[in-house]
Order: sequence, then C-alpha cells, then structure tokens
Amino acid sequence: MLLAAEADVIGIDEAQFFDDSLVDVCNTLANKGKRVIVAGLDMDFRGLPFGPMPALLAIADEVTKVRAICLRCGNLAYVSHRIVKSEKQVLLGEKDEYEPLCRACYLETLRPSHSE
Ligand SMILES: Nc1ncnc2c1ncn2[C@@H]1O[C@H](COP(=O)(O)OP(=O)(O)O)[C@@H](O)[C@H]1O
Ligand SMILES: Cc1cn([C@H]2C[C@H](O)[C@@H](COP(=O)(O)O)O2)c(=O)[nH]c1=O
Repeated sequence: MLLAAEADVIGIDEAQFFDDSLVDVCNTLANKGKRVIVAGLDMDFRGLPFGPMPALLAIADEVTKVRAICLRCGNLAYVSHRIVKSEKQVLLGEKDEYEPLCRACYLETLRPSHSE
C-alpha cells in the first residue's frame, strides 16, 4: 500500500497465492482512483477455486478470462492438470509439473482405467 501511493497503475501477478486481504487492498486502491490490474489462476489443479480469486473476480470492474490450449486435443483448456504426484494446493512449477487440458481430456485422466 505504501508503494502504491505514488502509482497510478498497480499490477499484481499470481494473485491466487495471496490471502483474502488482497480483496480489500484492491478495493481500497480502486476507490482512490488507481487502476488495479490483477492476474492469477482462477482454479487449482483439481479445478477448485484458488485463494482469493473468486472474490477478486466478483469485485472486478472488468474480467478477461484467458485460456490456454489443451495439450492433448487442441481445444480450449479448462484446467492446469498436475502431472507430478503431490496433493498440496501450492506447488510452483511449469511444463514439467502441469499441462493445460480441456474438460473432456481432464475427465479422461480421472477415469480408473487411465494411465499417465
Ligand atoms: N500475447 C502473447 N503472444 C504470444 N505469446 C504469448 C503471449 N502471451 C504469452 N505468450 C507465451 O506464453 C508463455 C507463457 O506466458 P505467461 O505470461 O508466463 O503465462 P501465465 O502467467 O499465464 O502462465 C510466454 O512465455 C510466451 O511464450
Ligand atoms: C494449477 C496450480 C498451479 N500452481 C502454481 C504453478 C505456477 O508456479 C503458478 C502459476 O503460474 P503461471 O505463471 O500463471 O503459469 O501456480 C500451484 O501452486 N497450484 C496449482 O494447483
């Protein structure tokens, strides 16, 4: 908040990792006339809402949902499927840990007969 005093535009990336206090911070800054641009993952690897993202989406004046391409079929992706074994919600990573999948290809990975 101290740093933001001098700024007209504030950018916050990886918002999914913050706690719910980010919602108040963004509201306070916007109420002061600042332009606040927030980026983050809406869902975790299980397809569950991630951190403060649902509340941020609700209070946003504008929302742009950007979707990757499903690595298996080329359709628009729906979730970042985790390809390493870990149940922790927070696990930093990139291509070696996650693959974007569409809903159909993601559901296919959940079938008992599926092998990675
Ligand atoms: N507007 C764009 N045009 C072309 N390539 C892009 C664009 N945005 C992202 N990319 C590509 O996608 C990669 C991942 O982008 P990034 O901004 O890190 O996405 P995210 O933070 O959602 O994972 C980049 O390294 C770049 O190769
Ligand atoms: C799905 C998912 C992702 N993460 C981590 C993996 C990356 O470090 C970031 C997302 O970064 P990006 O630049 O937006 O690709 O989030 C995680 O910790 N838990 C998850 O479920």
